Amino acid sequence: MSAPVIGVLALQGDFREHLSALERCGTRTVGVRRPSELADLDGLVVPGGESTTIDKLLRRFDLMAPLRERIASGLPVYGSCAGMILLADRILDGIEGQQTIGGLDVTVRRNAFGRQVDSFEEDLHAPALGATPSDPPMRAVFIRAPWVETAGDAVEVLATVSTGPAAGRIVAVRQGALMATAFHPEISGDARVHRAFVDLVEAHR
Ligand SMILES: NC(=O)CC[C@H](N)C(=O)O
Repeated sequence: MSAPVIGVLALQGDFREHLSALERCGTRTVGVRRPSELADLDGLVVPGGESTTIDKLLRRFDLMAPLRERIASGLPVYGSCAGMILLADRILDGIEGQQTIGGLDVTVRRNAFGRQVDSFEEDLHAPALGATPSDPPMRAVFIRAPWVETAGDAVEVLATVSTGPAAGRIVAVRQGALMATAFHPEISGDARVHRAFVDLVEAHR
């Protein structure tokens, strides 16, 4: 079978880094800005950036409704940081009127780690993301990151914060064909999260 085609929502945020990370995994990639560009995708990445801005642009470019339809019919989607917020069914600390694409049965808190810590790094063990205790831990970069405050029964927790005041907080999840991380693997250069997503895409083709 030919390599899967994975789109990256390219309205705002660090979509270029995701395109490069996916190309390094051997997939074909497309920057998605129009509804017609959703048609031939085997998977989609919603990048980090600003969830409030991406929400507005999704609605302005008539992408919100078609995206919800594709997700409902099983399109694999990976959301990182703002992308995690956009995949959540419910958000806390959103702005007035903020909408999400939804699909993941989670409540996500925006900017959850507090104002003092805009950005930090942490080593995670996440066997489902290819970081087992015998592998090198996964270096996770958090930038004004959300966390998953509560998750429904169908949601599999892939990683939690292990130390500090946020210890135990959920920062990576999967439910069916949807997966999300509060951190940015496209920045740390660790290919394991993108590989796990490509595997998920392959499993749904
Ligand atoms: N790095 C990020 O994607 C930050 C997310 C941002 N705080 C938001 O609410 O969208």
